[in-house]
Amino acid sequence: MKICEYFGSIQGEGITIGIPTYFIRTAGCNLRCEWCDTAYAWEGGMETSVDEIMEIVDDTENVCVTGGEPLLQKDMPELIDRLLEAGKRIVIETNGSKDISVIPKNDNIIISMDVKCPSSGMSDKNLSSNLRYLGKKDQIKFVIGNHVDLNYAIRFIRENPVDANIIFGAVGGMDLLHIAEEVINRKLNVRVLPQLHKIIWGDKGSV
Ligand SMILES: C[S@@+](CC[C@H](N)C(=O)[O-])C[C@H]1O[C@@H](n2cnc3c(N)ncnc32)[C@H](O)[C@@H]1O
Ligand SMILES: Nc1nc2[nH]cc(C(=O)O)c2c(=O)[nH]1
Ligand code: SF4
Ligand SMILES: [Mg+2]
Repeated sequence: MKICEYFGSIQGEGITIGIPTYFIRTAGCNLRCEWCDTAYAWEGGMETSVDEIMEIVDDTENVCVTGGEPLLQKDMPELIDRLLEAGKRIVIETNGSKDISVIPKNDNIIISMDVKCPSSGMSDKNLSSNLRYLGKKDQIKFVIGNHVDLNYAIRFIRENPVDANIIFGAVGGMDLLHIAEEVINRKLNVRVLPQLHKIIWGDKGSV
């Protein structure tokens, strides 16, 4: 498996925000979101075996497997199994364009799937068949860059009722005012969240 980086941090996104978490960032992505803050993970990476990864992962209970796009890695199911065996609670970040049915149903796995809004330039890659595999422990993240994205996200959740948690965030992770006001005014069952790691450390990699 191609690994970009490992690091310990605070979970900056989604329903586990604020929890000390160990990150495994895979390398390689099949999308090119206009606003991606992790372009350094799009290519390259170090070929690493699952055994080697398990040696490197520290004893933090919470692990976030991300990328790049982790579901591109053919031995991802094996890594997930090994992390579960090691008693880890896992968040898997995936871009929604790859079939998530390969991820085992397990109370210790949160599937964190993006639905890409138009400003990403990748909204035609959203795999609608994925929605059926998301349960109430999972989350769908919409990264919103403008009014078009906000209307897209609101229409999407109205047309596709799901049990999963819905997160609205901003491109850049910080400027939530307009999103928050729309969510309040429209009484949406949505969580409005920043990228906490950018508030703590600024917009840089490996945190
Ligand atoms: C770097 S991606 C890696 C996982 C997967 N490729 C995906 O897109 O979900 C992890 C998360 O960071 C978010 N993200 C990337 N760039 C961002 C930005 N500039 N502002 C806000 N969120 C961003 C993505 O939307 C995704 O939820
Ligand atoms: N602290 C921190 N939390 C995160 N949650 C999801 C991330 C990602 O890049 O997938 C991320 C990240 O890059 N850093
Ligand atoms: S899918 Fe994720 S890693 Fe890939 S370009 Fe988009 S935000 Fe970046
Ligand atoms: Mg990140």
